[in-house]
Amino acid sequence: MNKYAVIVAGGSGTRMGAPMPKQYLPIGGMPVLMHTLRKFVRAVFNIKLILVIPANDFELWTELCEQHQFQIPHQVVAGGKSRFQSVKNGLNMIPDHEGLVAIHDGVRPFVEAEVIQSSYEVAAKSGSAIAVVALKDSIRKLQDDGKSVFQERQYFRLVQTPQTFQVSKIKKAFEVPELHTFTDDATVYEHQGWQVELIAGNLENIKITTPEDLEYAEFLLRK
Ligand SMILES: Nc1ccn([C@@H]2O[C@H](COP(=O)(O)OP(=O)(O)OP(=O)(O)O)[C@@H](O)[C@H]2O)c(=O)n1
Ligand SMILES: C[C@](O)(CO)[C@H](O)COP(=O)(O)O
Repeated sequence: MNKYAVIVAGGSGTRMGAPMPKQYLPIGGMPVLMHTLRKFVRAVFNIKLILVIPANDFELWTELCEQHQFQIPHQVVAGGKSRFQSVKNGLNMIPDHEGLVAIHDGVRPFVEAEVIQSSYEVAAKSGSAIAVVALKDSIRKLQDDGKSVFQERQYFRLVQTPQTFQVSKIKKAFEVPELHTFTDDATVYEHQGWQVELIAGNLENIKITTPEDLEYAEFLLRK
């Protein structure tokens, strides 16, 4: 069964506020995105990688690949205005309706090989596999009246990527018009009335979003 990964890096990284989108910033001397692609190619034999980046960045990416002698084979496709559109563009590059596809944020370079592998195994059986982690802190819900209420944290999970699916099902799910409630691929999938399957993610699989995350990423890499 073919295994694909759509690595989405079509964003502009506004919250990072760096001179270039965060996916190209170096950690340990190499762009974040290259660490992420390397994780997938090392975790899964014969994986087919589809990289989604902004259309204007094709030249930059080619230059970075030359500069870092990055030779992992991958197909590059232009992103869209939203993450939903970028994922959809990536999925459109998959030539068949067979197989499995992991959708992963390019800015999550610390995903563990075991998480990637288990996501394909579970999605093969259940149709989907969504990486999540439990909360360590207490949690409260803010109300419109300005008050807050206690929530039982055992009922909550933080959602990460990879989010892995049977290709036929996720392609069908992405045929719908985009809704503001689609915060990730799991929400698009369950909009079809299908139940998502959760798997254990890894705590270090952070989404590099703000400058402090870059410092933490350097620390994780040195560890
Ligand atoms: N139009 C978009 C927007 C986001 N993404 C990707 O989705 C992932 C998660 O998004 P986020 O962390 O929000 O990235 P940005 O949109 O770049 O960041 P910001 O919201 O700070 O601008 C990132 O890998 C990002 O590149 C994408 O492929 N296409
Ligand atoms: C897909 C995601 O990383 C799961 O946690 C998250 O929903 C992306 O959110 P963002 O607002 O696009 O950063």
